[in-house]
Amino acid sequence: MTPDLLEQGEKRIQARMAALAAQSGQTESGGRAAGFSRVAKAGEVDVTHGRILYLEDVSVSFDGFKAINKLSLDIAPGELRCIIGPNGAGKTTMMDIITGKTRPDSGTVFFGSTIDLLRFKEAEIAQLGIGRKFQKPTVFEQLTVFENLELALKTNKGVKASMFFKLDSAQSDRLAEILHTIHLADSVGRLAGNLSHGQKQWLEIGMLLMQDPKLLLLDEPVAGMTDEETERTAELFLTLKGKHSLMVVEHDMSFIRTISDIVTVLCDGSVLAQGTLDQVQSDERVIEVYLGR
Ligand SMILES: Nc1ncnc2c1ncn2[C@@H]1O[C@H](COP(=O)(O)OP(=O)(O)OP(=O)(O)O)[C@@H](O)[C@H]1O
Repeated sequence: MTPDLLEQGEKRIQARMAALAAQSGQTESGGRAAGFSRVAKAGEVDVTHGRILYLEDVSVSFDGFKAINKLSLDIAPGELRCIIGPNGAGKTTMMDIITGKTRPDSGTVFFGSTIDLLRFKEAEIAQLGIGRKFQKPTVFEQLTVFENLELALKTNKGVKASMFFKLDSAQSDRLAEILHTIHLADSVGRLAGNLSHGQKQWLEIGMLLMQDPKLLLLDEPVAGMTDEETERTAELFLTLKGKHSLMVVEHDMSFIRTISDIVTVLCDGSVLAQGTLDQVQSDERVIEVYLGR
C-alpha cells in the first residue's frame, strides 16, 4: 500500500471518529481511536478506498530460495481475480501468506485499509472473513450435504455449544439459498461420500459460504471436474462475484476465459503481467514462460 493511501485512509478514519464523537457528545479517549493495524470494528472491513486486499513488496525465502519476490498485488471488493502462472511460480505460497499459514520475511499484507493480516494467526484470519478452498475436496463423507453445511456454522463453537446448536430461521434461509447456489438443492439428504468429485467441490464451497466470507481464495477449483461440472462451476463463480471477492488460481484456460475480468500472471514469485486474458495471452513474456510450453 502506498504511504499516500495509508495517509488518506487514516485521515478518513480520524474524521469519522471525530464525527461520531461529536454526534454522541463524547471526546475521543486517549489512544483508543481505531488506527491502521487495528480492526476498526469487529466484522467490518474498510474498503472505502476501493481495495479489499493489498500486498506490497512481499518476499519469502525457503532455504535461501525466493519463492515470493517483492510481490505487489491488490484486489477490489467484489472482484473475481484469476491467477495463473507456471508450476513453482509462487501461487500457493501467496495464498499461504494471505491466510497466515506462511509468514513473509518482508512486505505488507492488508485486508481492507485497516487490517494488517500479518498481525493475525491463521484461525483469526479465517474469522476475519477470508475463506480458503484447497485443491482437494475436504467434506465429511459420512455426513449428509445438509449436515456438512450445518457443521460449517459450528466450527467456531465449543463442544457443548455445538451439541445443542440449532439453526435459527435466518441461518435456515441462508442454508437453503446456498444449497440452491451450489446446485445441490436436490441432494440435501445424500451422504457427501456419494457425491461426484465436482459436487464435493461445490459442497465445500457451500461450507465456506455458510461463514459468509468477504474474500474467498480458491486453488484449482475445477481440476478433475467433467466439462459439465466445470461449466456449472463457472456459473457458480459468476453468481458469487460481486457478493464476495474471489481469488481463483487455475490452469484451465477455457474456464478462466469464461469467468475472468483481470488475470494476473505470476512467475518467479512476482507479477509478470496483468490484464484481460487476451492481453496476457498475447504478452511475449507470458508466452515464453507459461503459455508456450
Ligand atoms: N515450505 C516450503 N519449503 C521449501 N520450498 C517451498 C515451500 N513451499 C514452497 N516452496 C517452493 O517455492 C516455490 C513456489 O511454490 P508454490 O507451491 O507456491 O508454487 P505454485 O505456483 O503454487 O506451483 P503449482 O502450480 O505447481 O502449484 C516452489 O519452487 C516450491 O518448491
